[in-house]
Amino acid sequence: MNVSRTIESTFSDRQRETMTAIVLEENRTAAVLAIGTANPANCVLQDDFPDWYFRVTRSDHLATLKAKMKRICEKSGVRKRHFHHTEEMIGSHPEFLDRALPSLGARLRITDDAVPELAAAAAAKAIAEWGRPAADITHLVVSTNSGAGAPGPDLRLAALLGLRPTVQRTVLHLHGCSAGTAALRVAKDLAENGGGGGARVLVVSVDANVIGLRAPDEAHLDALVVNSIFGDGAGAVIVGAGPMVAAVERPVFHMVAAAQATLPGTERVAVMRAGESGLHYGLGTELPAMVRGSIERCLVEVVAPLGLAGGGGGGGGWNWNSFFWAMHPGGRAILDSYEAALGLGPEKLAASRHVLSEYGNVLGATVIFVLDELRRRRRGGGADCEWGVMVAVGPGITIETMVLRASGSRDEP
Ligand SMILES: CCCCCCCCCCCCCCCCCC(=O)SCCNC(=O)CCNC(=O)[C@H](O)C(C)(C)COP(=O)(O)OP(=O)(O)OC[C@H]1O[C@@H](n2cnc3c(N)ncnc32)[C@H](O)[C@@H]1OP(=O)(O)O
Repeated sequence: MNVSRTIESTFSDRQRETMTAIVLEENRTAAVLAIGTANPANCVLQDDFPDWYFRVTRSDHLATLKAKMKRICEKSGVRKRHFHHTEEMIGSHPEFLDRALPSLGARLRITDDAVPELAAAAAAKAIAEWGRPAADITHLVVSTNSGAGAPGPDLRLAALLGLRPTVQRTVLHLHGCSAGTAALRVAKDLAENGGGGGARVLVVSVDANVIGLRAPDEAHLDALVVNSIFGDGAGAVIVGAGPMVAAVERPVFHMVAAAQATLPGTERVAVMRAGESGLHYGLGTELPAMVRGSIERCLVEVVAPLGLAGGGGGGGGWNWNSFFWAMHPGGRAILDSYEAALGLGPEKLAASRHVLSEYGNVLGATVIFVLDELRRRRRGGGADCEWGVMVAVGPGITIETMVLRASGSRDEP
C-alpha cells in the first residue's frame, strides 16, 4: 500500500499536513525492529482449569467457589494458559497455599531463575529476527512484577544473552499490566535521545505468577478472577532509531508518540504489594466501567495533537475505526469496554482477543504478544489501517498509550 495515497483518501487537509510531517520525521522516530515471545511449557486448558486449580490447591471442598470460578472461566474468553508453576512445584510448597505462612523468600528463589530464563527465551528470538549480534544492543529495559532483588533479572539476562558489559540497564518493577507499554515508552525515549544516535534497545517484559499464586478464599473473590485470566510469558522487542543497517534492519511499527494518564481517585481499584506471603493484589469490579468511561478522553489527548483523529465514524464523533488497535487484553470485559466506548467494529480487537484466548493476560508482555499477532495478520494479507494505537491499563489507574504507524504494508524505499 502506498502511504501517500492512504493519507490522501482517508483524512482531512490538516490531518494530511501533520501526517506527511510525521512521515518525513520517520528516520528520527523510534521503531520496533523485531519481536520475540516465549511461554513456559506447562499448558492448562481453560475448560480444565477449575478442576486443576482446586485440586492443586487442595480446595475441592470449597464447592461454591469452584462453581463461581467455572462461571468466570466460561466467560473469560481464554482457551488455554501457560504457567511456570506445576502441580509438583505447588505440592512441594504448602506455604504458598496459606496466607498466614511466610512464603515470599521461597517464591523469589523460584522467580530468580524462572524470570531471566523466560526473558532470555523471548529475547533470543527477537535478536535472531533483528539480524545483528547481541553485542550491538546498547540499552536493556526489563519490566516485571515477579521479583524483588538486586542485582535483578536484567543482569542475569544480560549474561545469558552475551550483552556487552557497558549495556545500560533499567528495570521497571510492579507496573502491572501496563509494564510492557511503559517499558516501550522508556525505550522509545532512549532510542531517540540516548546513545548519541544509533542506540538499539532490548525491551523485555516478563512474568511468572508463582509470585502471587494462592488457594481460593471466600474473603478474596477477586483472586478467583486473577487466577482465571492471568498466565506466564515473556515478550521482547528490539527498538531503534536513526539510520538502519541496510538489508538487515527493517522497521515493523514506528513508535510515533507516547503518553501516560492517571485517573484521579482510582488508587485503590487495582493494587499490588509485596508482603511476607508473596505478591498481594486487589482488583475492583469497577475497572471495566472505568476504562469505558475514560479511554476516549485519554486517546484524544495523545492522538489529537498529531491531527490523526476526528470527523466521521463511531463513538464521540472520532473515527476510531480508521486505526488498528494493539489493546492490552486485561480481561474479556476490558476489551468489551474498549469496543463499546470507541464504537469499534468487531474485527478491530481480533488480535487482542486471540492473544487473550491463547495465553491469557500475561501482564506487561501481553501487548508485545498483540504486536506480534498484528504483524502476523498483516503479513498474511489481512487488510488493516496504517496508523494504530497501543493501549494498556495498570495500577494507578494508569492508562499508557502509544501511537504506532505500521511500515510492513507499505512500499519501502
Ligand atoms: C495464574 C496465577 C495468578 C496468580 C496471581 C499473580 C499475580 C498477578 C497480579 C495481578 C494483579 C492485578 C492488579 C493489578 C493490575 C491492574 C491492571 C489490569 O489490567 S488487571 C486485569 C484487568 N482485568 C480485569 O479487571 C478483569 C475484567 N473482567 C472480566 O474480564 C470479566 O468480568 C470476567 C471474565 C471476569 C467475568 O465475565 P463477565 O461477563 O463480567 O461475567 P459475569 O458478570 O457473569 O461475572 C461472572 C462472575 O465474576 C465475578 N466477578 C467479575 N469481576 C470480578 C472481580 N473483579 N472481583 C470479584 N468477582 C468478580 C462476578 O461477580 C460474577 O460472579 P457470579 O455472579 O457468577 O457469582
